[in-house]
Amino acid sequence: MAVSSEFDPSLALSHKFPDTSHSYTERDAALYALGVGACAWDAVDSDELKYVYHENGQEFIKVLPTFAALFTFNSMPNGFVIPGLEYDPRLLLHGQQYIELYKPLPSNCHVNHKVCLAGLHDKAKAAILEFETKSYEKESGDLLSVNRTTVYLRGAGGFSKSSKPFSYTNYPRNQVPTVKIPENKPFSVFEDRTQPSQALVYRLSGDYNPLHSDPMIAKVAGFSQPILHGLCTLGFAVRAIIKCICKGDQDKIKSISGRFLLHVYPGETLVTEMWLEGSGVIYRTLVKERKRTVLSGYVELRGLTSSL
Ligand SMILES: CCCCCCC[C@@H](O)CC(=O)SCCNC(=O)CCNC(=O)[C@H](O)C(C)(C)COP(=O)(O)OP(=O)(O)OC[C@H]1O[C@@H](n2cnc3c(N)ncnc32)[C@H](O)[C@@H]1OP(=O)(O)O
Repeated sequence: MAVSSEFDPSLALSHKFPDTSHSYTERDAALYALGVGACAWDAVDSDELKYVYHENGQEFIKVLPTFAALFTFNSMPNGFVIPGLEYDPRLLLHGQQYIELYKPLPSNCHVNHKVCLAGLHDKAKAAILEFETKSYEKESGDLLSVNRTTVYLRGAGGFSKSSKPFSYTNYPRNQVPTVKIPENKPFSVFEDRTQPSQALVYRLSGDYNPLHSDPMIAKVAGFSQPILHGLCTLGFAVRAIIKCICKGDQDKIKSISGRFLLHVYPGETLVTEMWLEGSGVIYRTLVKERKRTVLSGYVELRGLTSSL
């Protein structure tokens, strides 16, 4: 049954989200790492064992930087429910993600979050929501990460009479600029196969959207079968960058941006191509079987030159 959308932009943009907090443990970080494909193929001597196991007497496991993207979910325990925005949640797609990392993520942490709806845009055939989540380590008060999450609501546009976007004027737009893919050969290419069960494992990290698990919902949303979470694909891409460019040092990642260009089906092979650019890496991820680009973006690194 179709669900109609109804928007009151002023009401939505003036909504104040309550501050929230949550705790995570090593178990959450390890489950997340498995959800984005760590240790899938060469677990025994993999440099990724540190994400799931305390190896070599190391006291704590290491946490993948993309784990911070989950803080958007953790900061909104009621989901994307906002006064003034009624839409069909089955048609929601993740459009973009931008993550800034201020310090390595602890393996256990109590995190305080501040979240706001930072932007609302009318694209006629769709509405775009932009959320900003700032997350702080409770113990030290230190800022851990800033996430900017773009949600693409198909069929929910046309709520505005003006072409001017409804958004806060102080919101830094274009945090996720569409990257220009260089024409020369990539510096590095990494291929990784997702498992048919990938989305079912990934969802246990907190995104229980049935688009990724329920065949009927997937059909209503226009897909032949449940699709992979966008953030799972992003996790695979950033793991590729950590392996190929950062020599396995996840703490070199300073910021991550990505635009989801096309859906991925669990079980498909992801090929991530990387080009060095400025202080970071331009990347794009393709599905090998369909030869289609599904994600592209830029990852800013700490100390790129010294690592190569
Ligand atoms: C942690 C918090 C998580 C947040 C919630 C996420 C919950 C998850 O469970 C949901 C998911 O993971 S869904 C899976 C991942 N996402 C996808 O698979 C989407 C892939 N992308 C698409 O299908 C198309 O790009 C599509 C459909 C998105 C757009 O394609 P078109 O309709 O053809 O758009 P187009 O005509 O090219 O452009 C229209 C205007 O929209 C802008 N735009 C396009 N793609 C965008 C994208 N990916 N993100 C943001 N904006 C986007 C265009 O710029 C254009 O605007 P303008 O006219 O102003 O240029």
